[in-house]
Amino acid sequence: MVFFQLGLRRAATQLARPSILCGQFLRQQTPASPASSKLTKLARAARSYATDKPISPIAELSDKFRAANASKEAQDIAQTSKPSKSSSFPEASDKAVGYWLLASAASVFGIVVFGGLTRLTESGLSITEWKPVTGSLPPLNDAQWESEFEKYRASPEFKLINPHMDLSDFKRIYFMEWTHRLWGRFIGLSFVLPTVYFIARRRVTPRMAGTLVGISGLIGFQGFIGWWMVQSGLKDDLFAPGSHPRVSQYRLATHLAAAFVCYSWMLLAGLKVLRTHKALRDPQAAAKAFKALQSPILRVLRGSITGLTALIFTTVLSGALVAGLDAGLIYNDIFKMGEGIVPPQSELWNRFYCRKEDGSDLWWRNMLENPSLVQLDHRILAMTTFTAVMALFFYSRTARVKGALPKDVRKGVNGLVHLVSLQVALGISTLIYIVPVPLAAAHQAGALALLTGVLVAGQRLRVPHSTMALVKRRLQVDKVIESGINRV
Ligand code: HEM
Repeated sequence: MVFFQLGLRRAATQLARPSILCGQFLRQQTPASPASSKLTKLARAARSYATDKPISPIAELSDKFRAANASKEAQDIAQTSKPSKSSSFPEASDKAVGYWLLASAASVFGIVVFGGLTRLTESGLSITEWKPVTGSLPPLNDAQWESEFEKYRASPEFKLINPHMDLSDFKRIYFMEWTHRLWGRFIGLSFVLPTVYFIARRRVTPRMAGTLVGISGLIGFQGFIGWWMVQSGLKDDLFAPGSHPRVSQYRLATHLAAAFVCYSWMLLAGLKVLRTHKALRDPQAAAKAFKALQSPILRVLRGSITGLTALIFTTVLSGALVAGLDAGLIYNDIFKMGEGIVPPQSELWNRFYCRKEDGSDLWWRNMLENPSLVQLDHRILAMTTFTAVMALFFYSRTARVKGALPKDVRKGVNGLVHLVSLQVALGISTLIYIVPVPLAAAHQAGALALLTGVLVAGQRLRVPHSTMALVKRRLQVDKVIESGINRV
């Protein structure tokens, strides 16, 4: 009895909230008391509650107790145990938050592909102003259309590339860019408003609240980067003879990189929430799975996947430079670039791209601004990515690693092999068919799919500390409740 009481007192101070209630309530009852059947009911309710819902606010738990016809004392305890407002964040974010984050990531995936289409159809410079609020509406009458067209007619792109464009063609490219911007606004609102709601209603952990605020900030910043990019395609110096009016490849790459980061952040945060819920549904299985993941045999694989993620991201950035410089329109053979496997040295390291007299910026200017070398870089990075994925696959099949590898990680690595093969095939097709819109858009979507694959595989190999701590606590709670029931 003494041991039982001591155990419960400790549990009451250390364990999760359900056990605080249950432990205190059990302590106030004697096993032989007439309330014992209620007690059993109550304990079962608490345990099933702890299994169905991860860790919940005390107020909700008290409802459950009431529903289970708990005694007046239990309700009193529940009332007095209500956490203070500042500490009322739950220990696991609501499942709905996880689904909403994944839906937001899907929306970002969509806008990235649509943004690629906007660029490929040369529609991105059709709206020459940035009006974050009033720009939500397209021109509504002939006079407004004429005014918008007038502004476009003053732009370098119209003067140098599209001087024969009429109003109906203009409307087509205008609607592409307008839809892209409207979709951006939608992503912003459909993220920021639920963020405010979820934080105000304490449906997320404090850490997740920080993540949501961070992503909201990044979405706003992305709008700004988008406009900064468009501005670079409207500059007056692009009127110069021989210049090609298009946005800066650096700004295009920044815009694409920010979108990829935003997507990755949403995806990982959403997966984490759902994974925590899954683990808490069956804490024993989760504890076993987490232990398997801590095997030292998996350390190299984990590090390799992190490295591979960085490599894929770098390949993506180099692809954005290819797109930004229209470098896919030259050297359209797959095994050769001109006469040889690579173009001549004099073409790759050309002083034409230097801005310094002494040529000290020769190498990096050519790497980032010379279309021939930029395409060669992308080819090299793409083949390195492909080789790295294949190497990872074969490494994961070695007898030592295979035995320690959880099934879902194995599937993740298999998936990566398919995704990278598809992406290379799409890249080659885009190149040899000289960048047709559908193939180039599919190649961009493929890059995001490949990034998704590596992020998911990496996530399956890691165990978030917070989830592990919750699982441990849940197991302790179950133990205490179990022993309480056994005592009764
Ligand atoms: C293995 C991984 C690869 C990744 C992750 C990747 C990624 C990308 C990305 C993100 C873009 C920019 C798309 C845009 O902004 O519209 C791009 C463009 C491009 N990539 Fe790749 N790529 C890969 C492989 C290849 C291969 C093997 C080739 C051909 C040899 C290739 C050829 C191209 C071309 C020609 C473009 C320019 C398309 C355009 O102008 O829209 N890529 N790549």
